Amino acid sequence: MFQINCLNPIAQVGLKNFTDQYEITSEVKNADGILVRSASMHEMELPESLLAVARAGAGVNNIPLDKCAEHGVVVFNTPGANANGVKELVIAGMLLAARDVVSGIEWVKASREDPDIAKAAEKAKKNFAGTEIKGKKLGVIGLGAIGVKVANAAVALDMEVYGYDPYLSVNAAWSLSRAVHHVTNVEDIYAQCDYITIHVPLMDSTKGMINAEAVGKMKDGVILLNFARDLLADEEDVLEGLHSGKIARYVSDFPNATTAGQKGCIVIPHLGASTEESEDNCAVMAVEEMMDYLENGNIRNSVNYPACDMGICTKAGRVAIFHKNIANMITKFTAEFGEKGINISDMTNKSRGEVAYTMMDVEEAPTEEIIRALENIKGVFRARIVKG
Ligand SMILES: NC(=O)C1=CN([C@@H]2O[C@H](COP(=O)(O)OP(=O)(O)OC[C@H]3O[C@@H](n4cnc5c(N)ncnc54)[C@H](O)[C@@H]3O)[C@@H](O)[C@H]2O)C=CC1
Ligand SMILES: O=C(O)CCC(=O)C(=O)O
Repeated sequence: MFQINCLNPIAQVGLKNFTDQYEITSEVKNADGILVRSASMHEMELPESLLAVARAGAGVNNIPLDKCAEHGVVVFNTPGANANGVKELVIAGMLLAARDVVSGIEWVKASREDPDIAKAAEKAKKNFAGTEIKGKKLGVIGLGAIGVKVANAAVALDMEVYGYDPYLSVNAAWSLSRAVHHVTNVEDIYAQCDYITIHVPLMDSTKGMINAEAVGKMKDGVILLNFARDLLADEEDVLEGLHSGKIARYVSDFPNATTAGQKGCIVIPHLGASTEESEDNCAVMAVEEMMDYLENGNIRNSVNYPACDMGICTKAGRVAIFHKNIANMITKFTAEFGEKGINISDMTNKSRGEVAYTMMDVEEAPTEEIIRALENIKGVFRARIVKG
């Protein structure tokens, strides 16, 4: 029986796919798998029992990826599963920033006792007027699952769209409208665009990328949208930009003490992926990934281990080994089985940066003794009996 702990509420449509081999537990202590959305795991003590973490979502900055890798804990995310939800809110964000819809709604609320509200509205509305997005230039930084959808939707709304992504995947390139202008220097986006939206993951290399220098290069009156992570922007610099008039509006999906309630900031309580559809898609994908890994050792959509698929094991046993990506490891693994006269019938070895993953199907059920021997090999983080 596998124990699964949910650190955040996960949609039932996903959880109900767990078979009777699984139990949802309220305790993290003996969990084999953790399902998580935005809860931070950085300060968490990982239980010895933990084999996998599945993030029902895209961003994994709330999970200690390297620490997990060193413990042989596979971390998954659900690429693209919530991208449409975010895309729709980004478009809404642009529209909210283009006209002063938020202040207009607040005015109506404040005037609700006025019996002549309809007449008063006709006078007041000039204060909330704005511009249309048609014909405006939108810069999309990061053309992954979300960025591509935002760019294509903006093209459909007659915006002139510029896209920047130095690591653009082939899939993304295929999905992107041909009307999107391909930009190879982000500064061209800063210099030309009326709206700039950022869709990159939060990493050391992207943290604070929207800073005073970047803002200084933007057009006067630019509208900045951040539905990726607040730390991608130095928000004190963004506030400076708002005060000086360089930035007309900052639309963010991440409330914090710096931006909440500030003039010019439209801050949404992290609702990008909070749709029934996105939550369902993420939960279904996260549960599938978790089950295939726990039952078969297969790795799909991991963010800290390589992809690996050996299907369902039809032999007596299957062993998975997490190790450093260094020379001679396979020789040492096969020697352990050879010494015990166990035949290896199938084997895969995949690497990703400094770590590697080896799976072996064997013709005798593997014992705890062999697992201990494998774990004693220098460079091995963990060995696991998947079947046996
Ligand atoms: N507001 C919300 O509820 C949500 C927010 N997010 C955030 O949005 C981010 C992006 O999500 P997805 O599009 O699904 O991820 P993705 O992984 O499909 O796309 C990210 C793209 O950013 C590109 N990239 C990386 N570094 C870059 C750089 N320095 N400059 C330009 N491009 C760069 C990558 O090549 C990739 O194409 C997530 O990492 C997460 O932080 C994601 C889902 C929901
Ligand atoms: O689970 C959520 O609501 C957060 C979604 C998100 O930020 C992500 O997928 O990166």
